[in-house]
Amino acid sequence: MDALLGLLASLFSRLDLVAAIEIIIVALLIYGLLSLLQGTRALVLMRGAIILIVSLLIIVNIWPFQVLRFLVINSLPAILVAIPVVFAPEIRRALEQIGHTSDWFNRPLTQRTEDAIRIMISEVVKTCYTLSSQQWGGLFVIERGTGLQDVITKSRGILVEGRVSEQLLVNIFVPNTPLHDGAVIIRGDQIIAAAAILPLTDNTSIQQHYGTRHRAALGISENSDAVAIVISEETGSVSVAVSGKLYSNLKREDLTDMLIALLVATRGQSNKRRIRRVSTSTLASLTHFFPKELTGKNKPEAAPNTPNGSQSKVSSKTTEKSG
Ligand SMILES: Nc1ncnc2c1ncn2[C@@H]1O[C@H](COP(=O)(O)OP(=O)(O)OP(=O)(O)O)[C@@H](O)[C@H]1O
Repeated sequence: MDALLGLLASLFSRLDLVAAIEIIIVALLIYGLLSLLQGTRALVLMRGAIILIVSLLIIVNIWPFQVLRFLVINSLPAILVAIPVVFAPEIRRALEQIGHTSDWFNRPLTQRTEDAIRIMISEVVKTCYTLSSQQWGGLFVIERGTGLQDVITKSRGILVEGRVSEQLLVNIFVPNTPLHDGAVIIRGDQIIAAAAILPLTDNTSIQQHYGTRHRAALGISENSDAVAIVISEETGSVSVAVSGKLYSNLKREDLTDMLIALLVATRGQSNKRRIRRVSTSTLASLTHFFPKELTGKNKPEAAPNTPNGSQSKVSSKTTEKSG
């Protein structure tokens, strides 16, 4: 005990202003990193890696396992090299968050732009349920902070450049027409491209019955801060993928509320707090918009309270855990 107190006293005696500032910076960096990783697969991976490394370090310090000790000590630098590879999507998203590449969603929200976004949301929502009633598949990606030009260019998507309207969107997804395969990309209130091929998620924990359309929606939401909306050809269900999570079987009102929360409400905040994408904590505070989460952290099956105090209906089907 005395030794511990002595150690603490010597530590505090060495604490000057520079060290205090450094401690605050390091704490902020760790806090920022954990906030970015919150609710993502990377956090689970990081937790697993920390548990493994700490357990091994404890074992080699307690018992005289020479070979194991050699392996553990020498593999630590290799882990540092592996971090950028394992966490590539998260690092990319963090850097994009700092860079904020898109113009449209970075501008302060004027009344005119807000009205335009609300009209775009209303047209997209109408389209989703028209496609759903016909059981025509559809995939929309709404760009936010991260520019999606490289996705369009790489996949040779067809440039459209037309104002978002239900008629135009439905027309694109009429089965067996030239543009119906792939995704429509929306920037602001404009359709900028159709038939874009998106990166597929490599998340192996999503339900087996989800095919490439849903995997593509998840993929783009993992690689950017875009919001992807999928209409299933098989079931007519409408789902949203955002920040690597898929929310399925959305009703019309849920979808509208969710899109307003993601595209309008957070921009309102961004004027004050310079937040340009929905952070995981914001998503958590919006759980009443998200009836059924299929990937990511398992949500309790109990219906969460809605803002007006009533209970929102939660599908009784099981939710699927991420790895
Ligand atoms: N990488 C991709 N990017 C964009 N769209 C894609 C991609 N891969 C597949 N698609 C679209 O998904 C369609 C195939 O859907 P598939 O049946 O595999 O998916 P699903 O998730 O089961 O959806 P559904 O419930 O509509 O059948 C393709 O015809 C194409 O339009």
